[in-house]
Amino acid sequence: MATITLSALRHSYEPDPSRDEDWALKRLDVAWQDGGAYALLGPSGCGKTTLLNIISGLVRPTEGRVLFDGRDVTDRPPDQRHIAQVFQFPVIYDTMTVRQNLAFPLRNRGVDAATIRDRVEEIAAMLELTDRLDRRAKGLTADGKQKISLGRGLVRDDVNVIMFDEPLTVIDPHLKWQLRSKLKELHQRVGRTMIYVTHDQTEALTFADQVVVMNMGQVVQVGTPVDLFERPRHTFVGHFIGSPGMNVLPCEGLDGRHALVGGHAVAVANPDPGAPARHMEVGVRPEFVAFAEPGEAGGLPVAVTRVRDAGRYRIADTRLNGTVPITVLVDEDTPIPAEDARLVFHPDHTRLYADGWMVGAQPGGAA
Ligand SMILES: Nc1ncnc2c1ncn2[C@@H]1O[C@H](COP(=O)(O)OP(=O)(O)OP(=O)(O)O)[C@@H](O)[C@H]1O
Repeated sequence: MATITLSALRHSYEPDPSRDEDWALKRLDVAWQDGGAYALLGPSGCGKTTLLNIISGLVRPTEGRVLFDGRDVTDRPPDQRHIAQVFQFPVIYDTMTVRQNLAFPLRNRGVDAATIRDRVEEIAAMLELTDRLDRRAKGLTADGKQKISLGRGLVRDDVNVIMFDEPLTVIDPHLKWQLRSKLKELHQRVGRTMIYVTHDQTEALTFADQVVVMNMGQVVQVGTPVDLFERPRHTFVGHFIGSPGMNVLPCEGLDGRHALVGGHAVAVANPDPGAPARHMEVGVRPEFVAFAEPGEAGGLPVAVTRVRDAGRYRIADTRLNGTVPITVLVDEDTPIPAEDARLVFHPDHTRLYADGWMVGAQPGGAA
């Protein structure tokens, strides 16, 4: 196990990067603690694989250093970094039994037969593979094969980090949640440093204690699932995490502690505009928007355009001034006004964003 530090990292696939967009990975500084569960989350092309390959040693960063427990491994090849990887497609030996597959990494390292037997049986029990140990791996379903890939990382005791690259891609949807919970449980049992790469927020938020959200080569926030939900540092995080995502509303200016949205004053938790910004917005999650009670003063007048049933709650789509969409989450028992609807925002969860960044937050920093 190891603490992984990425220091002043930047990477470009261009021979002579000069423009901002030449960098597949923009400047990154993070320290991942020994034994932590981390996720790299972001849309396709945001740089997740590039970052994973830099950690595993397949790609050498254009700038910066990779440190394992303070030791500089930037110039070390993958086989000297002691990393176990679980890819989208299970990497196993089909003709071997499950037992032989799990034993393989230990046999390669010259571990004695009794230790191999004990270790393989221990890991098989954790993965619920004991009853299949002497079957050929070929006959297993995709989730069984993926467990073998994972088990081959877990049997080794020289592994610094286990990295998962979209590991549930080929798993049947109804088995995904089972394997997802299994991974979380395994992390808690073995306490290894694990990094999980995905574009799926549910997978990232279920697995990780800390999620690194990336967009266009940049880390936009590092935080716990609660941080990302309650204090999105960038409008991208607000959009990308949550279902439906955060409302991002154009802001015309400030009036004391209030932001002006569609000509109406809205209380925000962070009214200081800081440095002058080209583009101001107000962000509020649908969970923190409500319809004003009939006698309640104020609120933004809206028209309700659609109501969708989402099980335990409903999602109401509304429009302010006929143009600005605002989504509201409404409990099953709360009435939705048919006319004269007005919206009130929870002031502690309504924030000002300047050029995409939450006012008062440093770009990319930990929450
Ligand atoms: N070998 C390469 N040569 C040139 N450009 C590359 C190479 N690999 C990736 N890129 C570019 O770097 C950027 C980041 O790609 P990367 O594969 O790291 O993203 P990703 O988030 O893993 O995407 P996906 O989820 O689709 O795999 C993209 O613009 C991509 O086109």
